[in-house]
Amino acid sequence: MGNEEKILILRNLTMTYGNHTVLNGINLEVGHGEIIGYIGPNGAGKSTTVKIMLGLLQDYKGQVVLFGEDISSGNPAYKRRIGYVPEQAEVYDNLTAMEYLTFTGELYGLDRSFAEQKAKKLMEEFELGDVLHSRLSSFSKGMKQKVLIISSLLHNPDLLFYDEPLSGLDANSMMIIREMLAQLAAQGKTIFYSSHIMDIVEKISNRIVLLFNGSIVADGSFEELQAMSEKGSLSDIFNQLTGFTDHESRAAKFISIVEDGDMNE
Ligand SMILES: Nc1ncnc2c1ncn2[C@@H]1O[C@H](COP(=O)(O)OP(=O)(O)OP(=O)(O)O)[C@@H](O)[C@H]1O
Repeated sequence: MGNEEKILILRNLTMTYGNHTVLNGINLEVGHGEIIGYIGPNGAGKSTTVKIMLGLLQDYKGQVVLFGEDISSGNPAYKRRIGYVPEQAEVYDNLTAMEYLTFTGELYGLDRSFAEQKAKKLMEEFELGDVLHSRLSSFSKGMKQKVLIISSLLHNPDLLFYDEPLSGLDANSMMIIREMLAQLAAQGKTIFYSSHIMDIVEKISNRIVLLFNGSIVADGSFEELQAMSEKGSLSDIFNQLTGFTDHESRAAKFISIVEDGDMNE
């Protein structure tokens, strides 16, 4: 692999679906140990950016360099250094947790018995040791989410792409994952964390990147973002930078339509 000073570089990344330009010249450089909170309104293009970096979408313009190598070179080796938790997970419900984890472990190039041992230990750490051999169809949302998080880490990747990773997790489990991500970053792993839960992004990220109308409109630490807007929570900053100030009138209008022609009146 080439120069790895920067784990991830996007140069003028542009993506168009039909005549809809979703990403309009994204430039980003991310180094070792950074936790990037990648935020933006619904439909801003966050998942599109991640899918491009995972090699799932090819017809983008611009350059994507991961671990010092342009991903368009056709060498898939970089994928083994990536862990991914998708927003909408297609877990194979008919498989047991162990079958699913050894299957994904082998996809990442792990030896089967090594993957099994690691999966068992990690499941036990999540208090899921008793259901290791149960089908995923019997798992709750949070239990499935834990299996996905384990599957993203089995091969000890250097770069993690997490899309709403904490969805469905209880408060205790969230604290464990938050702490785990902080410790992984301290070891030099890079985490690209996309979520709509602003108070968690605020706490977890050491750098926040806000995508709006196809462009990066803010890029810095939480304190730096506070300095460029009126002080407040990340949620307040998000509203300011995306020009959103009318939530009360929008909610009132929504309710007036709901109540419109109410049969009980
Ligand atoms: N396969 C596709 N074909 C056409 N348009 C698409 C396709 N995938 C995504 N889009 C469009 O691209 C835009 C960005 O979608 P994307 O899923 O990247 O947004 P997002 O920021 O991840 O949104 P959310 O916060 O709602 O998850 C949206 O307008 C979406 O409709």
